[in-house]
Amino acid sequence: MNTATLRYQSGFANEFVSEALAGALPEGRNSPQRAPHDLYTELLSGTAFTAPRAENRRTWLYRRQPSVVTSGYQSYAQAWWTTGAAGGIVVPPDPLRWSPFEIPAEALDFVDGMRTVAANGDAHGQTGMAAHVYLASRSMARRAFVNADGEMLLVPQQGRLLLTTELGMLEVAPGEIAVIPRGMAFSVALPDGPSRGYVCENYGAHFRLPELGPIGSNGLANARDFLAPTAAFETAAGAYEIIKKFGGHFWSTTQAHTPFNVVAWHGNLVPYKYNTAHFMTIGSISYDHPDPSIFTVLTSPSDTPGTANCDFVIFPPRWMVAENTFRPPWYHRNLMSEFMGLVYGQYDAKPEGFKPGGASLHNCMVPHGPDTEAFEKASTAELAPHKLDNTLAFMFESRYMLVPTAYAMQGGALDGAYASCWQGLKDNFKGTP
Ligand SMILES: O=C(O)Cc1cc(O)ccc1O
Ligand SMILES: [Fe+2]
Repeated sequence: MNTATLRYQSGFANEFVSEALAGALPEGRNSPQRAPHDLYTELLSGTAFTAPRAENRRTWLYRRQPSVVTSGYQSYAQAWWTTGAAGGIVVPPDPLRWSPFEIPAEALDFVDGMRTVAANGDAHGQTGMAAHVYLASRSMARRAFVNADGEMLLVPQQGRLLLTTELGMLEVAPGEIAVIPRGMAFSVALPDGPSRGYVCENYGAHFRLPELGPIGSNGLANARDFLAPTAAFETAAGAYEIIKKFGGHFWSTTQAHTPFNVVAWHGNLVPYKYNTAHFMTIGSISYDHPDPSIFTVLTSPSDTPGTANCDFVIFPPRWMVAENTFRPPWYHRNLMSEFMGLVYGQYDAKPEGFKPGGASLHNCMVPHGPDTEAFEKASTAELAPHKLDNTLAFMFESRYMLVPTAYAMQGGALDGAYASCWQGLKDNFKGTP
């Protein structure tokens, strides 16, 4: 696999086709008596066989040895990566904010450097999600990770990620995101050294593009800007360690060969990446601040229409032009729980205290909104067209309350004075009773 020549296929959940060796894909059937080049045929199903066609995701793999050729699993220690609401400690009703999470001096890889900040739901029940940060400074070497508990949405904040997956390679830089399907082996290399980023581990229905309703047939994240890899396989001989997350527990095994041995594949269950710079942002061109659902990149629905298991929402650079309007977010309380991170720049509701690499959590019905400084500026500013530039914040928004972990509450990054950012909002009422 040569990173200088990475090639991608464009589209969202297409029936992609890719061969690293011409003629390796069977024609006219998925499972011939003997596959070309004597490869083994294997099906990876990301949805129930019987899921409706529009949601059904599966990929056919043609590989040198099938995934069953591995050995027994031993328990593996990764106590920082917890699962579901049960892995948290307590949900305080306060707004919570974290300073940038520090990358430890000890050289950890992507798996060992994962730290859960907050989670909800339950991997066994295939509901909910977790918000993690990875704090890593070592590439995974002959080591792959498989997550049976959910798909993983990666949001790099510092340093690129070079992802090797069963379907090929992806390079993902800050400003881009990637999604790895549940159950697919992958390995993470860090070409830029110490690296930090956010992860949404989605235990529920896989992410998809939101409906566009009256927006029409184009806009927000356009399908053609999603990139899937092309088939590639490793040729170096030697053992591989496989780390598996399975029902909230971590397991390790070794096998004599690489899991990245897929010579050809076809299907619509794929890892993919997306550059947020391609997002077609819609906003108010008259008055009032619209709901942030206009910034939804991907959504994982729950069983209740319109009430997501998890929405992935970005706040990209954009023009603010609304007239006679308080332009930043309003003060609000929300049924949905809002976990936010900042990739770079400043977020308009919190120009100072919310830093790149940090996070905030405004859980179900927790009041929040612009801090005192943002309020004062925005309520007196001249309302000329203004570009919010060089900024990328994002939100994992879930219908289920997010339970912070011991790492989040006691790990040193919690901003104990967060709520004081609103204490300057005095009673300015001028009326007389
Ligand atoms: O609270 C936040 O900062 C996120 C957010 C942004 C916005 O523009 C409107 C509502 C909302 O929850
Ligand atoms: Fe909010």
